[in-house]
Amino acid sequence: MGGKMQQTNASAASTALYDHAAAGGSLGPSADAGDAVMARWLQSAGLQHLASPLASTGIDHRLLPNILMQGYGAQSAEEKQRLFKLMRNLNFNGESVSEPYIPSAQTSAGVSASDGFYSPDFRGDFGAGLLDLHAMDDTELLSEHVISEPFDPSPLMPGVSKGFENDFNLTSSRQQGEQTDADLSVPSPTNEKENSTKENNAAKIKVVVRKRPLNKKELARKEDDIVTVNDNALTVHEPRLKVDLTAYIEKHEFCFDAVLDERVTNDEVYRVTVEPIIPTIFQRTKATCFAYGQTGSGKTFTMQPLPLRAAEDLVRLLHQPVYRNQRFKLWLSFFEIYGGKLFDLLSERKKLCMREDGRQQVCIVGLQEFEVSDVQIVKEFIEKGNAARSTGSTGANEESSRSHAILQLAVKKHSEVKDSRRNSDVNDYRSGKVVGKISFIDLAGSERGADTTDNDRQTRIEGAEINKSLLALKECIRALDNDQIHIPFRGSKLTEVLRDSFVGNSRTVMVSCISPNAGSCEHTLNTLRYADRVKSLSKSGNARKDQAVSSLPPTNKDASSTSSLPVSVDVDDVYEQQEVRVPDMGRRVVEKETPSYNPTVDYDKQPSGFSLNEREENGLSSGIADRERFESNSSYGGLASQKVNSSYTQHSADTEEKVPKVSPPRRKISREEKSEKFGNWFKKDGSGSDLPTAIPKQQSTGNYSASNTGSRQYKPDPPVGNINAILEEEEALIAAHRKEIEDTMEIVREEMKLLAEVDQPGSLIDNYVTQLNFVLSRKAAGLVSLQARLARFQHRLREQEILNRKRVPR
Ligand SMILES: Nc1ncnc2c1ncn2[C@@H]1O[C@H](COP(=O)(O)OP(=O)(O)OP(=O)(O)O)[C@@H](O)[C@H]1O
Repeated sequence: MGGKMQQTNASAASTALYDHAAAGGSLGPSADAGDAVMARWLQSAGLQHLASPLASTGIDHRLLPNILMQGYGAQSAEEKQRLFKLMRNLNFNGESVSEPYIPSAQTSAGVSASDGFYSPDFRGDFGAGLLDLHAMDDTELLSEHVISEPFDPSPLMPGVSKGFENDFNLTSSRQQGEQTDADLSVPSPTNEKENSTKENNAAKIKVVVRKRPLNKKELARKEDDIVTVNDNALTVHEPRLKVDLTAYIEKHEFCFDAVLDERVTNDEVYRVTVEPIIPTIFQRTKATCFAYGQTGSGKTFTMQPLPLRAAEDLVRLLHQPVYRNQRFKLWLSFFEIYGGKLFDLLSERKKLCMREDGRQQVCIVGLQEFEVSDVQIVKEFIEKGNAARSTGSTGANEESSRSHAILQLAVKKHSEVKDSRRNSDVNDYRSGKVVGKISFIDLAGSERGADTTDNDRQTRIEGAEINKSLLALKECIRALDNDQIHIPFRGSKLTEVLRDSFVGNSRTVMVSCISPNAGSCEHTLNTLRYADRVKSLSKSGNARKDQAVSSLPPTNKDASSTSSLPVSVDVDDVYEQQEVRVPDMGRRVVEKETPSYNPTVDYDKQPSGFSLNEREENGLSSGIADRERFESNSSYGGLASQKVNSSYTQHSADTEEKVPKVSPPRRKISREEKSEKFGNWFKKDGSGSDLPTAIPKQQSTGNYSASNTGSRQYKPDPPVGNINAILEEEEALIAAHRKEIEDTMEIVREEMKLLAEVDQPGSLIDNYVTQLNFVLSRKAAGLVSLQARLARFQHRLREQEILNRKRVPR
């Protein structure tokens, strides 16, 4: 294991405190051990920032239960009433405890650096444990030399990176055999296809579909394979019944950037999806690759090998002198989002906090990042993280992921630490500046939102959270591809975490995984509609950028063709050029694909879940409908046609200015829909997972059927946002609890001070009594307020339980 591992983490907090205690606290060895115990307790409660002040007060840890008033508080109704009166007299605002924690100046400034915990060194260490997203100082990232250095294409050429094939290709031996057969029997990809794949690689959003083979159970049940793949297109043959019960097959055709059938290996998946964006990571790109699909469709199977492959290529590039000389290093972190909460998969599932810094950069406090210089160690981390994931059993998958797992590989540039700066910059050195990164997301099953009323509350909340995040993710992709200034990343924890993947120089690859069996038809169609929507957004974005490219001076194109840039160009200029060169490649693809255009395409009969008529009938403005019409149009008949492209070019030229004006109402609609759609978590059937992207308002009041896309019936909507409200209240309750403990600590400090004063000769007992009375009242009021909040929350849970029972007669 030649890998070098370096750790930057929040556990340094405890270490610092233990060190401090070991260095000789005032209470001697037993108190030191107590401090360590307290530090651990506080850390586990997300209150580590309180550790040092507590240590500095010299409070004996054995007193902690008393200090925290365990078993204390208003027990009887009479006591409670008295406390309420007291609160009123004190003019307390019970809501104030719900404020999220913001370290007060008092807590941080009042402690000297010598306390260890708050020393600059330690703080920096802690900071280094953050997902270092705020280190994007453009001018510092890459020297002109680096930018002008052409990438050595060889390490990423297919066939070169075979080294780890045997190690991590999860394909079973059975599949390996199939693959060999496939290699012989399946016609090798045409040049055209290869070209189109390569050139399309630069698209900002790329949508790939992967179909898995029928599994043993499905074969045993003699289920039909209803999905046929033909190059970049696929057809779903949906078994349907007419009203007179005659069986018939309805065909749904889709076309994507790439469609990978059941014979395609994980290796090939990597080549099509991630490999092309690896070099861009060194050019400030934040890439995201995620798998989407129903449970058991192969998301984990698809996603697991990708980071390892990517790490292999990244490490290879990092070893090139140009990057090695600049101290470019690779860092890995792995965490999951489960039930709206973050857990570090490489640190015993330690709960993580997400914070925004002053520059609105998202930081994951306490997330461990490991420097990795060897692929073997990456493999070990991945295995460790996967073993720590939240999984459970579903009907479709015995090892089903119940969370979103996010593995991030970040390339950082580490500055040289000169002796004079060593002290202050040592942590800067450790964390480095993020040059670019790639996030691999294995999403929880997309239909989990439909695992609803038969399940317990926890599972429903899980489902709601998953649905919410998938919708939010789609919203972000939509905004991203429209180049909107506002990206709605606050829609969920998932998108908040991925915030930096949605701004600036980003690339997104979506792998939609589908099951081929007839029993999964509904889910498969849902997945494909979601993917289709994302893809159509991608097309519009690229087409618009083609405009910009066509007006570029030829020198840019020259630069593109050689992949090298003039050394004299300044950094920002370079990136400007890179931004536009990418669509230029896309444009060439468009032209190549001309023959595949089918001019007879009837918009209304397109196999999309969102036919034009539906949209118009359902109240979208004509401007929006026009735009959607274009998007739908460009989504079919190949990647895009010349005709479509040129018509859009014209249309776009005419209406370029109008697009932003059209966008806001469209976004507004989607926001309204979003809250309606969140209600789907109640639904028992597959429709709950449908995640339609443009469900018109009327749908909530009546049945909706998309004749050409499989029938989908909409039930009356449940009360909107119930679950979201509960999740929010839960967060608020936990925040209030933390705040209450902080207040208690503060009060305890005051009490200790009072005790110290009263013991002094000549102290005034009257003062002591008055102040103690005041302090105790505050303590009691804090508890009552928290209890009241807790009672409200319990009430909400009960209410929701009753509501569910009423809604679903068992
Ligand atoms: N392309 C494939 N070839 C062979 N087997 C596959 C393929 N895709 C998936 N499988 C198998 O199908 C099963 C389910 O796959 P996987 O666990 O990846 O599904 P998932 O989409 O991640 O499910 P969940 O959302 O429940 O976590 C696994 O046993 C996996 O090995």
